[in-house]
Amino acid sequence: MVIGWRGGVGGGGKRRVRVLRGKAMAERQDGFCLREVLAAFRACLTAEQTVLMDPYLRGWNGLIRFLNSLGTIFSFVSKDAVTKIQIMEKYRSSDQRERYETLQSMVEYELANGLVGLKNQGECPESGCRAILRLHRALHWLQMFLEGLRTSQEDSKTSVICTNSYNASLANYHPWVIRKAATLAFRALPTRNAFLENMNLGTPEEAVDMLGEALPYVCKVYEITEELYAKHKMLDLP
Ligand SMILES: CCCCCCCC/C=C\CCCCCCCC(=O)N[C@@H](COP(=O)(O)O)[C@H](O)/C=C/CCCCCCCCCCCCC
Repeated sequence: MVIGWRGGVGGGGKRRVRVLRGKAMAERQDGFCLREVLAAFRACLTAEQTVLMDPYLRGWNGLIRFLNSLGTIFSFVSKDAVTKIQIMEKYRSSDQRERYETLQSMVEYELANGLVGLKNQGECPESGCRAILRLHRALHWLQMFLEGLRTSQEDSKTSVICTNSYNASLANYHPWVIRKAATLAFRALPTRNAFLENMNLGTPEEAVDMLGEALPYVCKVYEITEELYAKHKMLDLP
């Protein structure tokens, strides 16, 4: 799954990028480390090939912390993802928490009780299946983006890697206005090496090695979820 990133996002925004880079670096004092995020996705996987909800949400919360450190330009993205995460956290602290222990138990429970809103979002606006599907699609983008970063040349542009992975995944589900806002925001991303250093995994080379080890777990979580949703014909939930 190697994506191209030799395109080119228009110039400009250099000053903004420098500011963002400084800000992101400074904010790594917060103890963020991508290792913990990747470990959370690894911890999702059980021997029975189910996906545990709590580490899945922990992984997402870690990603949101990272995204927030890139600046307010990404607030509209993180707000939307946080809304979905909070729907799931609410279920995990409710009386029905056991039903939401794994993605599989959630799908079984919500389908059996008509809680999905298969035809109309308005029927079940807080459906767990729907919230997870949105995050699942974003995980596809993340997988491609991190793989793109990992396999790119030192002088590659993060914004281009990000745009290409977005266009090949999430963008297919977004209206024009969101696609436009997202691709404008990507222009503010720091350079590849600054981005890799910001993951707090050591040097860019060490970060690349770590990504190589850990990405298969993210991919596995993605594959199991994709199969589960395909089996129940839920990949296009409104
Ligand atoms: C340290 C690791 C390196 C990578 C760090 C990346 C951190 C990424 C964190 C979050 C990723 C984005 C999550 C986006 C979830 C979007 C869910 C979605 O598709 N929502 C749309 C549909 O929802 P409903 O209306 O059906 O409820 C919603 O319409 C869209 C909202 C706006 C967000 C769309 C922009 C997506 C851009 C994704 C790329 C993020 C760029 C990060 C740059 C590193």
